[in-house]
Amino acid sequence: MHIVRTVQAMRHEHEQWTGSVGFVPTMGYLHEGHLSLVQRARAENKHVVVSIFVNPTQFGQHEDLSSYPRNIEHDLQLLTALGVDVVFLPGVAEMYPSGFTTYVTPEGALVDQGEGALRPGHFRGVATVVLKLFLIVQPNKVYFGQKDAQQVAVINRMIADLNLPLTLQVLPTIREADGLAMSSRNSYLTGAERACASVLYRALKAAQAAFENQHQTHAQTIIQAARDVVNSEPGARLDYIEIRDYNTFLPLETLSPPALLLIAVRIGKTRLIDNFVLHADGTWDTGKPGNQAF
Ligand SMILES: Nc1ncnc2c1ncn2[C@@H]1O[C@H](COP(=O)(O)OP(=O)(O)OP(=O)(O)O)[C@@H](O)[C@H]1O
Ligand SMILES: CC(C)(CO)[C@@H](O)C(=O)[O-]
Ligand code: BAL
Repeated sequence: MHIVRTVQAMRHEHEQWTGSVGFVPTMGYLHEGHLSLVQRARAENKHVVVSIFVNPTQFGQHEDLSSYPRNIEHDLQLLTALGVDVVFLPGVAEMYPSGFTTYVTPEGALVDQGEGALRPGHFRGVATVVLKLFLIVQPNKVYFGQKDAQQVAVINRMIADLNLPLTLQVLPTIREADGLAMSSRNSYLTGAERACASVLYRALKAAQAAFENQHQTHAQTIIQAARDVVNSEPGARLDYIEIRDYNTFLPLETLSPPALLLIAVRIGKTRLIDNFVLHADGTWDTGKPGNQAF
């Protein structure tokens, strides 16, 4: 496995290759969610690149850029074991050299709501770094997790809008034994907070049950079922629970597929997000268990 730190060296790797290139962008501190993306990329491509870069431009001024968890040595061990060809590990100055001026700014309903509303500028930072990474790595297929549903929608749109010559694969959310979506930020949780953190999954389950078992379609009634679960956890503070159209991201008054149930909750100082997908054919994507079944 080659560890590459410059754009020029990454381009040089690419020049040696024939056959498809699969690419998994990450911010490191890898867990089974990331590894599921890498495994799929490995199965589907001749060459696999994983990037590890904690991108400063997607963090707000008062967010957790400086405390974001990092463990490069462990990440590299995991990626070696999975047969990754290249880890792209740039420094901040390599990605944003002095004088950097040009950003990709998604606009409209896709970014005005949800994470975009609560984290102003976040998707500008994500779109900018992701486009740069795509241009540096030149992949044929890119792999993202459904856990970050709005990110997936923004990148899907950017690929279409800018005619990027690559295919996006979105893979299910990998979950802990109690349903908590795996996330690097779970490492911030204290023992008591971790016990409470399954509340996101439990709330989504309650919303799904209101739709499936009680045949509720009124979005606010379904949302209330989820809200009740969050309100019953004294340690959890709700940022939002929303029901949105899967493609446009516009809020739905009546739940009908294809749709997303989206949730964001604060537990202590940690902010966690999660979602379920209701596909056009009426099936749900509620994620998958990691090594421990739940
Ligand atoms: N539980 C998960 N299942 C599947 N994919 C995931 C999961 N968690 C993250 N990913 C995906 O891995 C890629 C890299 O994400 P990132 O490095 O930000 O990890 P993260 O665990 O989501 O971190 P954070 O705590 O910042 O949300 C993204 O495409 C993301 O959607
Ligand atoms: C896509 C990404 C690597 C861009 O920094 C990040 O937002 C993430 O890890 O989901
Ligand atoms: N996984 C999304 C990256 C972020 O929260 O900044």
